[in-house]
Amino acid sequence: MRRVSVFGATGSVGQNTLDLIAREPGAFQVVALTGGRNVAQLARDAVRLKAEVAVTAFDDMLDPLREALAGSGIEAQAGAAAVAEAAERPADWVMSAIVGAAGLAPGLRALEQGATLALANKETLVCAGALVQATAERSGGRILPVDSEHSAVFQALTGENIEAVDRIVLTASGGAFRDWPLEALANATPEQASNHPNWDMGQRITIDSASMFNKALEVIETREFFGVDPDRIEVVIHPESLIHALVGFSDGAMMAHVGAPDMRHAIGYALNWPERRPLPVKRLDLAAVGAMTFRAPDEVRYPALRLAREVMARGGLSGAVFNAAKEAALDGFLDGRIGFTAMAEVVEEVLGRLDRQSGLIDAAMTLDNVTQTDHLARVCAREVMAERAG
Ligand SMILES: NC(=O)C1=CN([C@@H]2O[C@H](COP(=O)(O)OP(=O)(O)OC[C@H]3O[C@@H](n4cnc5c(N)ncnc54)[C@H](OP(=O)(O)O)[C@@H]3O)[C@@H](O)[C@H]2O)C=CC1
Ligand SMILES: CC(=O)[C@@H](O)[C@H](O)COP(=O)(O)O
Ligand SMILES: [Mn+2]
Repeated sequence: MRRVSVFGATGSVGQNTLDLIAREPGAFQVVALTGGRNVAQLARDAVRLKAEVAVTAFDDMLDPLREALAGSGIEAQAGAAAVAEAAERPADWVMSAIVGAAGLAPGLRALEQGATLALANKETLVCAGALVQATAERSGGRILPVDSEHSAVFQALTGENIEAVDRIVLTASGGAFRDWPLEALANATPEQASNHPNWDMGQRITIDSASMFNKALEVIETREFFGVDPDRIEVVIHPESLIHALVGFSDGAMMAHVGAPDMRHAIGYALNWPERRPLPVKRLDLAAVGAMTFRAPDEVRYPALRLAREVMARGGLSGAVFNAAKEAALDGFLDGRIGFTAMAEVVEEVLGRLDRQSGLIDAAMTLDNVTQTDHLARVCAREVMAERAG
């Protein structure tokens, strides 16, 4: 039986992962499941899948988790340190589906123990790509992409030589406001932004999709995962979200991954890799689909894409600043401190301010330095938002 753990088990990717695991009774021994505030769901899944331990990231949720697990014999733990320690429990395959930079430390611990890390948490590579890759190399751990675009690229590259890659094209739906007039964006609400045209995902990534910060993170994730030059990574708007990415080769050929917008494609591929096994996903009827369309992204509408290119050019710890500033700006948008278009303005301001702080961005990429940089970027973002509010 393969030993598996799921970090972020109560979320959108986590629940899709458990769905696939539960369909194969006897194939998996569930080691650790982690969640945040939804301890009722966490406990239900821990009991039905017979997990060894259930961990909530929040100390104040320990008692409710213990109560929900009473009599089950399943260990209950709480706190960020307990989440990271759960990643040290021997497991063959670990799903990284916590949202945000909080996913970095447990992912590193899982790699350190030599596990296969199925990586949905794109923030891990954006904040600390070189550190994560070095950890995997040192420990013999393996990283498999779960983000749909990166799974698509990985699949298109199977059996190919990376030297023959001319370009990688990531598709973007364009998000909730793709067809809105530009001048309406400033007054867009969190509720309107939380409405993805094609994918059913957690609220934060859904809003990032509307602002194109999701694709900006994914461009950096592509660079860190596949090691290609930034100028070989392109983004194209593809409103139907049926092609997830394309790889162009030196002979002009392009390989595309096509499938329904269902994360169980990418999760299942990582779960079954290197084999392919049947998955409970819809088969596309291309005649019914009829047409797939594409258009160039407008960098005025989506400044996040320009910022991602600046971050890749700057290097060092600027990815950690970018992500943390984005997370703080998103918090500000969600609780009404700033408007939708102000998120990119705040992130740009934070990048500029922290770049001028001597040595910060160029410090060695250790977990401590990334964590400290992340903290400073959030503090700076809150200052910028307070200044804007007057
Ligand atoms: N959803 C999708 O289809 C896709 C998601 N991704 C990436 O996967 C990751 C997860 O996304 P998604 O599933 O949508 O997110 P969700 O918001 O649906 O789920 C997030 C998970 O993380 C937990 N969590 C929240 N805060 C913390 C914290 N501080 N420490 C530890 N755990 C925490 C949540 O717990 P609780 O809910 O119990 O509070 C939940 O289990 C993100 O990095 C996202 O970018 C990538 C591609 C597609
Ligand atoms: C499913 C997935 O991988 C998401 O990252 C998705 O791609 C988001 O859609 P956008 O293309 O709108 O960012
Ligand atoms: Mn994606």
